[in-house]
Amino acid sequence: MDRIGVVDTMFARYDMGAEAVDELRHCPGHGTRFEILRRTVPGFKDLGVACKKLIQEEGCRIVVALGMPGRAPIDQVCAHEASQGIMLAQLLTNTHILEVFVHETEEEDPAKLAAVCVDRARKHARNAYWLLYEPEQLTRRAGQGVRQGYTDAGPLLPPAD
Ligand SMILES: Cc1nc2c(=O)[nH]c(=O)nc-2n(C[C@H](O)[C@H](O)[C@H](O)CO)c1C
Repeated sequence: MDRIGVVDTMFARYDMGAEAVDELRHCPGHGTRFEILRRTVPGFKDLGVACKKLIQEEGCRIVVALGMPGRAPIDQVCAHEASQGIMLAQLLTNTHILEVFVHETEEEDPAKLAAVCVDRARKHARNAYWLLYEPEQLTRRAGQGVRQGYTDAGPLLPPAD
């Protein structure tokens, strides 16, 4: 059975890992075609190695990595470092790791930020499933201004008749 990884952090102020797991549970083939492995680490700079371990030691075919950069300038610097680590883990393992970061500075209202967390986590969990099993779902959306966390921006031009 294939394995899809979900890694999240204690630092985040919303349980994005649970949202990603629940979304994957509702994808066709959960429990028969694929199973979900979930890990939680202290913060987003620990995501890279956790994802690489899931891929190389547990055989995950794709991983969703969820984190939250805090408000302080140092948090934004660390977010860049964390992203570099995740990109390196992808290249070293030749395996997709979808980075799902929700920055605390994206919304002032906690309820609105929580909604961004849910939307972005679920949409990227679905993207991970599609990348593995239904890649045509992404191709058909190419250039359509698809967004996670907020409503789609849509294409620049209206569709040609
Ligand atoms: C400054 C800082 N900011 C964040 C953050 O905004 N979000 C986050 O998830 N983690 C942060 N951390 C902690 C690191 O990611 C990591 O957990 C520790 O350095 C231990 O490896 C640190 C150290």
